[in-house]
Amino acid sequence: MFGIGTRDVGIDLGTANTLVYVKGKGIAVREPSVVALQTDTKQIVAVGNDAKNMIGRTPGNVVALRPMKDGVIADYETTATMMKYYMRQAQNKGVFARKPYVMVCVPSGITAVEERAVIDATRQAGARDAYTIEEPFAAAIGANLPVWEPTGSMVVDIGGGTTEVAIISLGGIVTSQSIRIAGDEMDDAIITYIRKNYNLMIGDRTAENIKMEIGSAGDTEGIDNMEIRGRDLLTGLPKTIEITAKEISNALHDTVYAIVDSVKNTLEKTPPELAADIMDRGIVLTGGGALLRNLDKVISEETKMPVLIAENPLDCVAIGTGKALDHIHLFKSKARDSR
Ligand SMILES: Nc1ncnc2c1ncn2[C@@H]1O[C@H](COP(=O)(O)OP(=O)(O)OP(=O)(O)O)[C@@H](O)[C@H]1O
Repeated sequence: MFGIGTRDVGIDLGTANTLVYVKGKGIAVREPSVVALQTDTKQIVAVGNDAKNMIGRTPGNVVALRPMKDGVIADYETTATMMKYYMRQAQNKGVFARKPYVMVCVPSGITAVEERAVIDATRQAGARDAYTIEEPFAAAIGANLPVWEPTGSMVVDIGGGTTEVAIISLGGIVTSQSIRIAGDEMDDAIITYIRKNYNLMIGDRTAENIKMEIGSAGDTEGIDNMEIRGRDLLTGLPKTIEITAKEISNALHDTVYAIVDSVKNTLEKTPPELAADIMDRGIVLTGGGALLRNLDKVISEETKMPVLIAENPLDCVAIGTGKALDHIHLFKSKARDSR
């Protein structure tokens, strides 16, 4: 209807990862949202995985940074450059014949100014035109929930910067909550715990590895201890310590319960008919944070509702953003209204 071909793209512009979904092809790019720049000239040194490997390891004249924070653009120019790079990468795979229409996901709690910045950065990155879709709505489409039907679906998308909780019915978000607490906050909690209890300074990458390897939202039975390396704050020298999964689970407690509270608060605001639908179908978890061990069990115990982890939780938002291109007229009118 609006000249949409098979080459339009959906972008999951995430705090931790950026994914580009090419219509008719699927996910063409899946890279960390990290850019390494020369500090003086601002010239790009590396993008994505290569840049992520540089975090905490750059010389003085290079900085590896994450241009997105808490789900929104923290560094406009770098975000636009990163998007351009990834859109070109998708292009190199032989997919665009003309400038694409681009659908980008945004957190549901975003301000109008923050949303404008995403649209402008996407246009600057080479989009013919840009539209936004709320992240939990995209996650629900990507998780194959019946979002267009008159039945309640509940999705909890736990990313790097934000956790988005939403109840969806008839193509709209009935009620939602977006908190700026998610995977990054878990990493920070691990860093703080190890610094306070062992006087050991560890980097973001190490904290994330600990979370993925031995992190758990609850029960830690059967999870091995882990040796970690950092810098002793007293001697200034490198040091190795061994930590238990129980310690990490304790360190993650507050973050996990902030997410649980957000799920409970949203459920409390859910109309009873929709709550009954969700009781039948279950709460669906998406985003990388959904992979934290036992998080599904803890949410289920606390809410007394069935909880399921979506298939490929890290891809749901990108897939949903791409699939939403089929309904671009709905987003187009919304974009026009907001101008
Ligand atoms: N196995 C795992 N266990 C725990 N956390 C994980 C695991 N795998 C990935 N994560 C976490 O998931 C987060 C990234 O998820 P995702 O890619 O969905 O976020 P994003 O879309 O970039 O962020 P946002 O939606 O907040 O903008 C990171 O914090 C990462 O550490």
